[in-house]
Order: sequence, then structure tokens, then C-alpha cells
Amino acid sequence: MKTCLTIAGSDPSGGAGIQADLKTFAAHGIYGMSVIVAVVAENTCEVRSIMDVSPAVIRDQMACVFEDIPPDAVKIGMLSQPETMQAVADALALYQPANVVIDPVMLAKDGSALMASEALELFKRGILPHARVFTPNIPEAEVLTGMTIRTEEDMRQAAKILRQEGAQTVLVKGGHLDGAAVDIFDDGVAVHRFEAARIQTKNTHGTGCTLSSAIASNLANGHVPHQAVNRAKAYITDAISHSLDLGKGNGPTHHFYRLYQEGLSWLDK
Ligand SMILES: Nc1ncnc2c1ncn2[C@@H]1O[C@H](COP(=O)(O)OP(=O)(O)OP(=O)(O)O)[C@@H](O)[C@H]1O
Ligand SMILES: Cc1ncc(CO)c(N)n1
Repeated sequence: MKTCLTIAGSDPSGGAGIQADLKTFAAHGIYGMSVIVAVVAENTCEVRSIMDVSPAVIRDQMACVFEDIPPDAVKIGMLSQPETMQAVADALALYQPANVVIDPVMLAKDGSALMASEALELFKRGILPHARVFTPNIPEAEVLTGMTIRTEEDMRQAAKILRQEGAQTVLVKGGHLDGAAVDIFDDGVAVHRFEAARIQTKNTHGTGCTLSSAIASNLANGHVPHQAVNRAKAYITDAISHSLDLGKGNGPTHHFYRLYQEGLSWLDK
């Protein structure tokens, strides 16, 4: 059985963070594991409070996983404070996992900061260079490159800069632009454009988390980054199309739609 680890924050309402990642791994037939770096009190409407797990406990969790069940792929999501990030950076340097997907989570849908601004430099230095696939959305890519991103050409330029910063491949997600949902993927050999029709729904809580853990699942299942991103884009589009009208705000996506329809044979397509 293939294995994936998520290193991220916990969302008690189940639509984003660790909970979204574990559901996505399960939908891909993957054995999921988690290192919780922050406990976030949030739901479909708001983020109420954040408590970071201590660096010592993060180091212990990482050791427990890597000494016992080294994962086939790793997804990294929310890393809030510099000390938290340093503990993860140290563990990445120590264990050197191969298939790392990094989602630079900065803001929740309600605008709450999920990465402290003081952590940005450490993120660029100690986390980003571990990315086999790096998945910023447009506002995140703007912060990381200092560019203003309005067009697909800007997205291409940002992807190239972020590769130069040390990510092996970069997917700039276009969910925040108007029109079709277009993502740009630069793997250093070619630039690929992934387009899906924009789905009219407010239920998009956790879309970024779900996409990055779907990419990690596909890497673990043996796909190269370009194929992994292509398959993950189809998965997130399906999950948003069948999103769940739960909660009073931005509801979650549906992780198991294809699995419920077709069983695990959906993975063979
Ligand atoms: N309404 C939509 N219809 C179709 N696809 C969408 C829609 N919104 C986002 N996407 C797609 O979902 C994926 C996640 O992109 P998005 O830009 O929403 O990430 P994000 O902002 O990091 O998410 P999060 O809010 O979880 O942090 C991308 O492939 C994007 O193109
Ligand atoms: C824990 C967590 N991670 C990531 C996001 C971004 O969707 C969120 N809202 N909560």
C-alpha cells in the first residue's frame, strides 16, 4: 500500500487542512498519516483562534513517522509561526523526503492570516527548496515574487521565478482570477495550461488543500508531476462540482464522489 503524510493545520469543521488531506488520500487508495503543526478553531465562516503545536512535539511527530513508515509522498500545508516552520524545515533537511508537494497557505477564505509575515523569509529559505511540486494561488505567488499577477502571462512569469527560487516544478493556481479556472504548470521542460470551466458555487472551502494532497497522492501512486497535476485538477474540479452545502459560509468539497460512483477502479482511468 502506498503512503502519504500531510504536515498541516487541523480544521475541526473538516473541509480544509489535515482533515481534507486525509480524505483525499483515502479517496486515492492511499494510507494517510498526519503531523499536526497547528490546531485552528475554524469553520465554513471564520477562523476563531490558532494554537501552534510546540516545535519539540512537531519534531517528535516527524521522527515517529519517518523512523517507522517513511511516506511515498508528503504534502505540506499551513505553517504559521517561524518556530513551527523551523521544526519542519529541520525535519525536511534530516529526512530528505523525495515527493514533497508544498502549498504555501497564507490566508483563510475570511482573510485571516495563516502564515505569520515574520515567517516568510524562512519559508523561502528552508521550506520552498524542498518542493517537487509547489502550488501557490495568485495572492501567494504575488507575495512570494513581488509581482502583480493579472494575466496568464504574469502567471507563467511567476512560475518561472519560483522555480528559480528552488521549487522543482510550480503550479500557479488561477482560482482567484475571473473566467475559467486556469492553472499554469511549469516543470522546467515545458509550461502546461490546465483549464476547467468555473463552477458557480460558494462551497470552495479547502480547494487548495485538496488539490495539493491530490497531487501528492498521484505522485505516491507513481505518476510524474505533470500527470499528477493533470489528474489532481480533474479530481478538484469533480470535488467542487459536487461540493456539499454544509455550514453557513463557504461549504466543503466532495472528496468521494468518483469513489462512491466507481469504486477504486476510478484510479485506473
Ligand atoms: N469556482 C471554481 N470552479 C472550478 N475550479 C475552481 C474554482 N475555484 C477554484 N478552482 C480551482 O481549484 C483549485 C484550487 O485553487 P484556488 O485558487 O481556489 O486555491 P486556494 O486559493 O489555494 O484555495 P484555499 O482557499 O483552500 O487556500 C485550482 O485548480 C483552481 O483553478
Ligand atoms: C488548517 C487550514 N489549512 C489551510 C486552510 C486554507 O484553506 C485553512 N482554512 N485551514
